[in-house]
Amino acid sequence: MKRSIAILSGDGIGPEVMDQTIRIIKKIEEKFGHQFHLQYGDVGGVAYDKFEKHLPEMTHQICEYSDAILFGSVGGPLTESHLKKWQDCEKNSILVLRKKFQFSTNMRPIKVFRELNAISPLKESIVGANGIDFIILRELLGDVYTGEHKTYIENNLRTATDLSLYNEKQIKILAHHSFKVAQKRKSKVTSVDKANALDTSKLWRTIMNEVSNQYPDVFLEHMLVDNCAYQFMINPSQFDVIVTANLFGDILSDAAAGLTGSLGLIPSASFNEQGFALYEPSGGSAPNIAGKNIANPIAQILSFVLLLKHSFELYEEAILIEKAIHQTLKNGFRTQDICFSDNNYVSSSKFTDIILSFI
Ligand SMILES: NC(=O)c1ccc[n+]([C@@H]2O[C@H](COP(=O)([O-])OP(=O)(O)OC[C@H]3O[C@@H](n4cnc5c(N)ncnc54)[C@H](O)[C@@H]3O)[C@@H](O)[C@H]2O)c1
Ligand SMILES: CC(C)[C@H](C(=O)O)[C@@H](O)C(=O)O
Ligand SMILES: [Mg+2]
Repeated sequence: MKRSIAILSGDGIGPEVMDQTIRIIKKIEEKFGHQFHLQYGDVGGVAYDKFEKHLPEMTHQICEYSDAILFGSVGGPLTESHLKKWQDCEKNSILVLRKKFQFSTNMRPIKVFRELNAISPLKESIVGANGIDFIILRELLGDVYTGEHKTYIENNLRTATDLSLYNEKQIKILAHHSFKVAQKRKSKVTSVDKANALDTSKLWRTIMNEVSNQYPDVFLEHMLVDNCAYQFMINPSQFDVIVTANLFGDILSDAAAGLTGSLGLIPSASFNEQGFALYEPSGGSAPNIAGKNIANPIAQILSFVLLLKHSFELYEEAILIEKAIHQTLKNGFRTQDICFSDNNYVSSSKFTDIILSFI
């Protein structure tokens, strides 16, 4: 069976880490006799500079005819002359893709690699014997991201509003997802909100409580978002599954990635209700390190691992890649972001060479 994957590398470090991931994909094809049909589409700054569009129709079609999407990252138009037009958020291709394919649930696994315990900014005594291993489930179609955005003049003052909106259906999808994921883990869900101030959060809490009645085997707790950020620093191993709204999830997932030592380690998966999914690193296009062959390819490679597991159910292949990454780290190889010494790291491509040697 030929499985097709839409490959949207984007811009910044996107194409660099995607190139390394494609080497891994080819190796898996060779080793297991699979054929993956890779269909390449321009997106983000690269597409904008060619077509003045962040998501050209052709790229959209490639996604529609694929079994899964592997996304790199997008940072915006590459050329200075186009930067002004970048102000319009609606044109951000990842937001458009999420809306078009109704990707409602985003999953970001936060795990400190045992080989990289020392690079966590937290002391060993805080990380604790249990380590850090939790999942953030972030709602992806509501909140201030998709409510009405407006910039206008009022009382002679430049003014802007972003409407935050949730309905019960959107929250129920996340609620069910979180309890089901928790059932396969440690059966604990922490629902994070700001119910002491926001109506959307009050509704979120009510729906979480209602849905929890269907999952008596899972423990549900509620936590305010400011406290959650604090708990990340003082007791991160208490978490199993965190479920939260769009904006809180965006911010908390970068903060949680920091616990592991680098955003370059954290993959993500976004699902719609039909099970179609987009896989991408949790971080962005990292313009500060782009073009230097130093970006950590792990987040992109692990995004492919999530694709193998969740879209293709190819577990043996996925586990082999995970083991190869562990082996590479165990042997002391590091990219710059996870390296203590300034000159003791290998390039992105060299790091992938080593991973490939263990597959
Ligand atoms: N899904 C996406 O495509 C996506 C996600 C987040 C941000 N962005 C965009 O990316 C651009 C840059 O945003 P930013 O700088 O705030 O966030 P960023 O995530 O791009 O970078 C934050 C920090 O993490 C580091 N980092 C990220 N990925 C890394 C990797 N693989 N290896 C090593 N270090 C890595 C960067 O060097 C930087 O120091 C913005 O235009 C933003 O909108 C896109
Ligand atoms: C690029 C940006 C719009 C996006 C978001 O806020 O969702 C990113 O930060 C992410 O975490 O996927
Ligand atoms: Mg983000």
